[in-house]
Amino acid sequence: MTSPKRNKAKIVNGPGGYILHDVPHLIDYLPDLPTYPNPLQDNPAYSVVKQYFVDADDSVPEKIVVHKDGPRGIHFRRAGPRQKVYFDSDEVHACIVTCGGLCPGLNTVIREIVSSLSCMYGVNRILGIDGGYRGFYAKNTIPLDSKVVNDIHKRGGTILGTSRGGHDTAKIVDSIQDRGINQVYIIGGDGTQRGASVIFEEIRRRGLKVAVVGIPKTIDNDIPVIDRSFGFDTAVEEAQRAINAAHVEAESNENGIGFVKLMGRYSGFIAMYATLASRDVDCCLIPESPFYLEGEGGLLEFIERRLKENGHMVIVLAEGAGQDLMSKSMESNTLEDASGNKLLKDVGLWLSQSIKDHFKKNNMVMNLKYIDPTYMIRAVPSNASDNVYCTLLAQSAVHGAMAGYTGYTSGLVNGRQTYIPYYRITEKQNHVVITDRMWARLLSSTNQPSFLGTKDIPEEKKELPVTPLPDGEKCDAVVDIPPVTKEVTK
Ligand SMILES: Nc1ncnc2c1ncn2[C@@H]1O[C@H](COP(=O)(O)OP(=O)(O)O)[C@@H](O)[C@H]1O
Ligand SMILES: O=P(O)(O)OC[C@H]1O[C@](O)(COP(=O)(O)O)[C@@H](O)[C@@H]1O
Ligand SMILES: [Mg+2]
Repeated sequence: MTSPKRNKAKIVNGPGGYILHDVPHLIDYLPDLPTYPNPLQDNPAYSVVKQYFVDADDSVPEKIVVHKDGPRGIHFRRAGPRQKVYFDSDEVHACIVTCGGLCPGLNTVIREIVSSLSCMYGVNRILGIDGGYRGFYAKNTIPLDSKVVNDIHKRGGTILGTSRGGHDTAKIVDSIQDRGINQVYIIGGDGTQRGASVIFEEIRRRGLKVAVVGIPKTIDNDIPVIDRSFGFDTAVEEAQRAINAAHVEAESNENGIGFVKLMGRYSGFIAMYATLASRDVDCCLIPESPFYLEGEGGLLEFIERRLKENGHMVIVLAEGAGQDLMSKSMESNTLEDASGNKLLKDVGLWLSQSIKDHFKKNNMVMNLKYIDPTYMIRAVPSNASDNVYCTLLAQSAVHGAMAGYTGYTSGLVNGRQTYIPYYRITEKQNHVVITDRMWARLLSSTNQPSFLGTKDIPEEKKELPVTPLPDGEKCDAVVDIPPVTKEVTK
């Protein structure tokens, strides 16, 4: 199985340093396809909207903050309905699959793909694939229509089921071909989008008129390029409940520590935003920010100090934080899940035990309450803002497929819906950059030590000018963190 490569990338250069990272189109390899007028032009809701159709030359800049004399930079194709479509409504046979871990909003995305296809484009053949990629080559499929999906956005999880592993490109494309499917909507994280990319390549190799569309899903917000992933907002909101409980417990006990573990395998965004939102957190530990326990400037010294000052404290820990510390004290762990993701050791239990041991050894009173709400957080339905976001993502995905685009992920870039080529989504992960302003804001809100000596800051980062980091800039990691998902072998 190969990783998506940039070698077939469609890159268009324009004046003033303009670059378009374009997405493939069916006519790239099927040049004689017929076109049809977009049925939306006769839809009373849309026909009155001035300029409802997106201009073919519209694009969205990747970086919104630019320097006066800088080049125009990289852009993505703007999402939305096109005047011409490459599928007749009766011809469309779509399928939807959800893969990888759960995330709030999956059902909303499914609902809105079905609604967009049926209500906007008059499509009535839509199949749900049962239980992730391996469902393509299983017998069961789930027929979907507006009625079936009507209420599903009020439920957590995915009505289609999901799984890890089981990606067999040839078998999946055989199944797509055998069933006569010509639009494939694939909802999932970085692994899933890698899988979508190889499915697209195989479909192109076989010369099939099949649009392959990704919708990025990651509760950890670790997919690059996009502003944030759907469900992330809900996860941060839900995490507040655990942090509140931790705070109540901590305040009510002598030298109370409320300790909350949150998701975040390699990226600590949930922990960082939950901490910033709560303001009750005294210390936030994330995978990107190394820390140590013992000695001057260490975590244990900080805990003692904060307890002395306030009598209680709240610690938020992302599950991927401190893995290096644990491996020093436990035998190494090389286990992987079915998708090839490394299985982490439970740092929450280990760290809370280490804190307890430290206080016991020093005969100090301390009451630690450990809360692990991780699966509760991702099981909830999406909140209002994520519901709207999921709706726009799904609509954009459908408009793109109907317009003949393929091999892309639908994503929000600087507040606008775009079509992003797979290689941009899968080539790296989005991480919290600990030398960036957002982490500085967190440090100043918790007043925790950075645990970072100057020796920990990479040389190239030290040399960067201080000013040009724009507020809220997406974190294209400057601190290189080794790739974390492996090629999947069957
Ligand atoms: N490099 C890859 N090539 C093809 N399929 C992959 C690849 N990595 C992961 N997958 C498939 O994508 C699906 C989901 O991947 P996983 O890593 O579990 O979740 P996520 O998509 O959330 O990252 C699984 O079915 C897995 O087999
Ligand atoms: O236990 P599971 O189902 O494998 O999933 C747990 C993992 O999935 C994650 O949520 C990441 O998945 P996504 O970012 O793709 O949503 C991790 O934070 C977590 O460790
Ligand atoms: Mg993943």
